[in-house]
Amino acid sequence: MTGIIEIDHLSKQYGSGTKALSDVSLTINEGEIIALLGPNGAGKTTLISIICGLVVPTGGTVRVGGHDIRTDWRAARRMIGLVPQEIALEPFEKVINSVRFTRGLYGEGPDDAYIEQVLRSLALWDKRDAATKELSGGMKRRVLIAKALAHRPKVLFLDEPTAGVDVALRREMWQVVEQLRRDGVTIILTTHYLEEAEEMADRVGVINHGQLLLVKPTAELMDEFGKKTLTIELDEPLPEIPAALADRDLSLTEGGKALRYDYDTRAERTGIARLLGDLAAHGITVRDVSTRQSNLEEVFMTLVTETQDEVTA
Ligand SMILES: Nc1ncnc2c1ncn2[C@@H]1O[C@H](COP(=O)(O)OP(=O)(O)OP(=O)(O)O)[C@@H](O)[C@H]1O
Repeated sequence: MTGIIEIDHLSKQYGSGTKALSDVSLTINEGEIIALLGPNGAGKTTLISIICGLVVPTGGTVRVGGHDIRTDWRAARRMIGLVPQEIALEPFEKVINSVRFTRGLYGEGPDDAYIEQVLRSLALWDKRDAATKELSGGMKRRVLIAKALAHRPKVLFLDEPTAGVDVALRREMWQVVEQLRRDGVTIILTTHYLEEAEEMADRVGVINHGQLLLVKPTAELMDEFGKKTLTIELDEPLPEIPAALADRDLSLTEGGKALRYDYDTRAERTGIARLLGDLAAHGITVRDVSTRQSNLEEVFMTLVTETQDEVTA
């Protein structure tokens, strides 16, 4: 199956000598949402910038909708919308004019019916005559999306759409992305938040040091790595785990003062209730409990270690 984006053996070495991408190959299917995860400097922005024609690769090819981004760049660019990380809007410009203007930049004729549709779908129609400086942070981000959609692209890049925004705004952005998915737009987003990838993406690609370490359906990645840890602080330290609880995935920590229980958040039964009941039945009294979910950093470290193991095996 051919994808809407086909990245083939892509490499980029900047003039400074930095190797930002090494031999990256990836096919992105029409209508899917793919999240690119990776720490700072991993190469995510470089990858997006190459596909969008802003950075020239040193090796490999990219095709968007079958159009080579270098030899057929005009057609390739037309299929793409980019929502940058930084909010850069002309403060006194009216929302609707700012979107019309971007459409014009792509050489597209006026189409106010389509622009109305975009503004309505992003809940910006009521604000169409407001100056962008009067808008909230969330609305400004939505204006950036409206501008990126102004020329009816089939593919939308969202570069860290929720970096530095509060939880409410993050949820609002997720809803906007969900709406775009329903409209059939293919979305590539970069993020540092595993939760964001889990919420929105069909597939996740992990990048580190310019290499695409893996690409997996999100559900699979979460099954493998989305573990949660329950720490049970005990009233009295335990010398060892009681034999009756030996079959549980338990370990003693903090010199016996706490029990650690790793469980899968997706499992139908986490076993927590049964575990707490069994502890009580064995006369083990609990002082406090706390939970912690593995974050991207830990998932990422697991992946990096595994990949290195595979290379050296
Ligand atoms: N214009 C440039 N000139 C030289 N080196 C660059 C340039 N742009 C990026 N780099 C380097 O390339 C590497 C990859 O950077 P890139 O911005 O693609 O990473 P990123 O994954 O997007 O990071 P972040 O999460 O911080 O946005 C880094 O080492 C960076 O310093």
